[in-house]
Amino acid sequence: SPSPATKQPSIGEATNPHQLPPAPTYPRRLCCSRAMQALLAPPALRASPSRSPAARSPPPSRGLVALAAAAARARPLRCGPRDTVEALERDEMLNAVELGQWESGKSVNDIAACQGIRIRRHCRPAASMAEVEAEMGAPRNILEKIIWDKEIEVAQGLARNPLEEVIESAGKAPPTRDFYGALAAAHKRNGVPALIAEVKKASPSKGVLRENFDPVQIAQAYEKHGAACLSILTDEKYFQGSFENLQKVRKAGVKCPLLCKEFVVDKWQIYYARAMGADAVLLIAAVLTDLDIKYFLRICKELGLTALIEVHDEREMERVLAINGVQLIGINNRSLETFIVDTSNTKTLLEKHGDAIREKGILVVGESGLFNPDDVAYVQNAGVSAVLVGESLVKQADPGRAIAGLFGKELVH
Ligand SMILES: O=P(O)(O)OC[C@@H](O)[C@@H](O)c1c[nH]c2ccccc12
Repeated sequence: SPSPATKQPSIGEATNPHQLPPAPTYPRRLCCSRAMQALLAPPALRASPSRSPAARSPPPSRGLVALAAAAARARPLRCGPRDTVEALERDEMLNAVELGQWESGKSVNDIAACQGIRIRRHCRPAASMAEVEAEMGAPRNILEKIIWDKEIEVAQGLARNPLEEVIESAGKAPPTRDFYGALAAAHKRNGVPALIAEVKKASPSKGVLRENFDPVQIAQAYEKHGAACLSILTDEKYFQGSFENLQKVRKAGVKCPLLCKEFVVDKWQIYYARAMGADAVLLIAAVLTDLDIKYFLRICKELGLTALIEVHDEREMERVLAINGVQLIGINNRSLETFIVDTSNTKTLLEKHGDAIREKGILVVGESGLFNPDDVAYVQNAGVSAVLVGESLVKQADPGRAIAGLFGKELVH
């Protein structure tokens, strides 16, 4: 069979990625489709809540409007968990929902704001940052800045590697490895949270963490010393990572499943990650609307990728728990908006939502700011089954041996 095998039975049957919808049907890439382009008013207009209908961009055709209205009636915008996947089976429904939201006068940023998302999108991938800032003002925080750059970067990536080609190479990539299964098994085997060890050269909060940085050597050392999975940062501008690093680690024969640690704002990045050898991708709830998360989850499922959905606060946790098909939630102890690290964040969120999470069979990853066995024990007691650690490992002379120091014992495969 030409369809790529998947080792993730819990995600369901894999389908052939070639059957995926063609590019223009994607709702977020409003910028890509003609009909959607028409919906995109300049941000200045979209940002204004009290604009007159005439101030909006030209309306879509009557047929589309009727479709949108019908769809909006048929399915409320806030889909319940049960009907979400079903709704996502039909792409035209996604477009219709988005159109329905437009019909009620909402822009992409309005929709995000309704969900408590503070990060704005500029939706002007062809613009320069100076032009973006002239219209939207300066980014409000580092995460918003990263996302604004990412929107432009993705457009450049799309121009270099068109979506159809990337989908094709994702379809030809060797089968995914079971990221979720590897974490669950390692947790059981070692009696401590499974380790996702991060290949991280630098960060915007800490600067360069390691001067002599050899991603393959570090990845191999992590694997040798019992890491269950690896996380490879691919953002270049702020983390000095790259998709090339991901590909190199995969090609070097590392067996651990690999997480592509990227700021995903567009489905192109997900296909690209798979084409470069990823087994899992990160989706950040502080950046993505519910609809984005659902749609990206569906793409992940079709590619056999595991999605690690990252939350930082109560609201994000609630949003993510209302979405069907979530397997892995990461609780980030670091705010990507302020850089403040607080490990009690994991405890607080799990005290409130631990039962619901366990009921759904979701596995929780404690992320960031973990340095010693006490930190690991603290998040383990809070209820995590895995931890994601970068700085405290990469900063040490031998990042592989540092693992035993972090857990207070050797980990085994
Ligand atoms: O280096 P630390 O504090 O161990 O953190 C690792 C990881 O959690 C962190 O890099 C991270 C968590 N979520 C992210 C999202 C984007 C970039 C980076 C991250």
